[in-house]
Amino acid sequence: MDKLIIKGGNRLSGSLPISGAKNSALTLIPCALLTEEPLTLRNLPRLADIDGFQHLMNQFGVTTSVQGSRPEDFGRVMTLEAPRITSNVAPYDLVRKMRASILVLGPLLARTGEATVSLPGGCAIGNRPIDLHLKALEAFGAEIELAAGYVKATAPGGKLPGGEYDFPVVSVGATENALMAAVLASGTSRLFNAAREPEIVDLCNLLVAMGAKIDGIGSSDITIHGVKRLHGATYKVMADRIEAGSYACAAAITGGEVYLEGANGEDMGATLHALRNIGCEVESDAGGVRVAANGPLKPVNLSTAPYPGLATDMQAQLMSLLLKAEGTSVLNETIFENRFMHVPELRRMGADIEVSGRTAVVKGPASLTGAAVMATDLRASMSLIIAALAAEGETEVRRIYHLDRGYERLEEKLKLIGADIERVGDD
Ligand SMILES: CC(=O)N[C@H]1[C@@H](OP(=O)(O)OP(=O)(O)OC[C@H]2O[C@@H](n3ccc(=O)[nH]c3=O)[C@H](O)[C@@H]2O)O[C@H](CO)[C@@H](O)[C@@H]1O
Ligand SMILES: C=C(OP(=O)(O)O)C(=O)O
Repeated sequence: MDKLIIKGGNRLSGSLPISGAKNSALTLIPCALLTEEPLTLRNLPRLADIDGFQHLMNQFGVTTSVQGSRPEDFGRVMTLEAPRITSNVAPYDLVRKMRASILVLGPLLARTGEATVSLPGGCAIGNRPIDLHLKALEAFGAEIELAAGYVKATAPGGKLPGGEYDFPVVSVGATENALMAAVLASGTSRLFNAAREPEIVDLCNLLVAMGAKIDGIGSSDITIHGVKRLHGATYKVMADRIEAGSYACAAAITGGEVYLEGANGEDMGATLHALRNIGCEVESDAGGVRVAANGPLKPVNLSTAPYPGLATDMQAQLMSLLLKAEGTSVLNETIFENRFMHVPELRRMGADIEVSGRTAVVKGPASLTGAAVMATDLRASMSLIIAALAAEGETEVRRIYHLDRGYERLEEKLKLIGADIERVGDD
C-alpha cells in the first residue's frame, strides 16, 4: 500500500489548479439515469470515487466514455448515455465502497418506477443513516421495503405522484435524492428545510439544463414541477470548494501564500471568513482565490453547520492550521458524531488537543515534529498532511487510499507550490 513521505518546513508559495468538486460530481453523474439522451460532464476530477461511480452506472446499462483530456491534464470529460436501463439494482459490493452510491436511488426510481439499492452502512465519521432519503421518497409517493440489507423503492403505477417533505435535519444527500426523484414525477413536489450547499445548486442547474422545472434554487424551500421527460445536456462541474480550502490551510500553516486557480470565493464564504479571522489575507477575483499568511496566526472559535455555515468537510484541515495559532481555539463539530479521528494522530506529532464530546480545544502554538501517522478518512488524512508541512522532520502518512477518493493528484499540486512530498510503495 502506498504512503506519503512529507518533509516539513518549506514555505509554500505559488499557484495551483482547483479540480471539479467531488461532491458535486457524485450527484451529477447519476442524473444520466434520468434521460435517454447523452449527458456530458466536463471538469470531472480524476478520483477513485468517480471511477467507482462510473462502474456503478455501467451496472445499470449506462454506457460511459471518457475523452478530451490527456493524462497530464487536470479534469476529464465523461459522456454517459442511458437509452435503456438494463438493471435497477445497486449491489452491496459496489455500494459499500462508496456511500454516495445511495444517490442512484432517486433517479432510478424516477426513471424505471423501481430501484433496489444496498444500504450503505456507517463509516469512520459516523453512523450516516439514510432514513431521511427514504422519508422524502415516501412523501413523494414511493413504497419502501427494507430486506436483507437492501432498500427497495417502488412507485405504484410506475410513476411518483410527487408530494411535500419537511426535513427535520438538513441533509445534503437526502435533498439530492429527493430532487432527482421529483423532476420526473407526475405532479409538483416541495422540499422544506432543504440543504443549500453549492453542490445542490450545481445539481439543480444541471437538472434545469436537462429540462427540469425547479423554483427556489439555492434556498431551503424548493419546488419541483415534474416534467414528462428530460433531455441530454453538457455541463461543467463546479470547482471543489473543499479542495480549495484545504490547500489554503496547507499554504497558511507554512506562513506561505497560494493562488487557488478556478476556485469560487462565493462558495467558500465561511471558510474564507475563518481564514481571515485566523489572520490570513484573502482576496477573490474572477479567476480564483488568493490566501496569504504573512503575520502570526490567531486562535478562533469555530462551529460546523449546514451551508452557509462552516463545512464539516473543512473542520479537520482548519484544526491543523490552528495548531500554529498563538493561543487556544475551540472547534465544535455539529454535523457528524465521530469526526475527530485525526486528533490522536495529530497528538502524536506534538499537538495539544483535548476532545470532549463534539468539542475540541486546541492549544497553540504547537511545536510539531514528524511521525508515522495513519489516515482514517478523507479530510482527516488531509489534516495530517497540513500538520506535516509545518512539522520538523519527516512524516509518513499511511492508508492514503482515503486521499485518492477526494484529492486529484495531491502530491503534484502540493509540489507546484514548493512542498517536499513523495508517494512511495510500502515495504
Ligand atoms: C458525497 C457528499 O456530498 N458528501 C457530503 C454530504 O454527505 P451526506 O449527504 O452523507 O451528509 P448529510 O448532509 O446527509 O448529513 C448531515 C447529517 O444528517 C444526518 N442524516 C443524513 C441523512 C439521513 O437520512 N439521516 C440523517 O440523520 C447525518 O448522519 C449527518 O449527521 O454532506 C456532508 C455534510 O455536508 C459532507 O460532509 C459530505 O462530504
Ligand atoms: C465525508 C466526505 O465524503 P463522503 O460523503 O463521500 O464520504 C467528504 O468529502 O469529506
